[in-house]
Amino acid sequence: MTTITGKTTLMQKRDSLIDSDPLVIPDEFVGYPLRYFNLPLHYRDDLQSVLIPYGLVQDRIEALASSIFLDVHIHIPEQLVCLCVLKGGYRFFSDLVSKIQNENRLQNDRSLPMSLEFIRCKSYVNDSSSEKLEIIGLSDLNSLKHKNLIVVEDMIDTGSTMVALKKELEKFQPKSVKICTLFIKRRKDKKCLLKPDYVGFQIPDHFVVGYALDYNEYFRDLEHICIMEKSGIEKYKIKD
Ligand SMILES: O=P(O)(O)OC[C@H]1O[C@H](OP(=O)(O)OP(=O)(O)O)[C@H](O)[C@@H]1O
Ligand code: HPA
Repeated sequence: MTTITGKTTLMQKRDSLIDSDPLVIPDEFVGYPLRYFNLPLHYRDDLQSVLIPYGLVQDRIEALASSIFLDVHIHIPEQLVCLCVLKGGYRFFSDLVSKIQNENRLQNDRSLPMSLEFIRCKSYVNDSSSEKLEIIGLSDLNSLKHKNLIVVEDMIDTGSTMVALKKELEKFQPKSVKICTLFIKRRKDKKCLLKPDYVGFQIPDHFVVGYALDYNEYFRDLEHICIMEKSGIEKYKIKD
């Protein structure tokens, strides 16, 4: 990439160095011991380790924001609709949008106008997907017609939420749909059902919590991405 004068600017050089492939956390990595972190007392006994510290999550989101900014600015000159998938996606969405806003402030020669939409998807009970996916807020999305859409999700695990949501969103006839997820899980039992466009981290097959990811509505108020202790899974289990 060069300027009119033929020189590569530092900004352009930085853009070309960012890897848009996920940061892969290997299966052998079992996380950092809890004693190195300042964790809320109310969850300490329920967690096994810190898989991804908050700071690393933030740095990776910054890189994702740059990739999105660069791609979308080149391929899609008009407004981008960013759709937040609640509840788990709320922190990622908020941080990602504010980092794209930073790009808008920092770059002199380009910018990316955005509008923000919200939807709620719920299917998990305990640590498994129930067959019943609830989608709330679809009726407010008529404005998607002919728009470029980016769906912002915290986690793609089996992939069934995103496959079902994408099918519903396509009924609104958007011009394009891209999927951005902070985490994709490398499941041992089956392959993921879809390939997202932007991924922060590819993680091993553990149920993780923190940074708005929950276990039966607990642990959203935890900063780091943590692996749960078996006793924690038992303690907050919904029994029928
Ligand atoms: O790929 P899948 O196996 O479908 O799992 C991913 C979905 O599970 C979580 O949602 P959840 O149902 O827990 O609702 P929440 O976002 O309110 O926590 C997560 O936020 C994704 O939407
Ligand atoms: O590992 C997970 N953690 C929290 N929520 C989830 N929803 C699917 N997988 C997960």
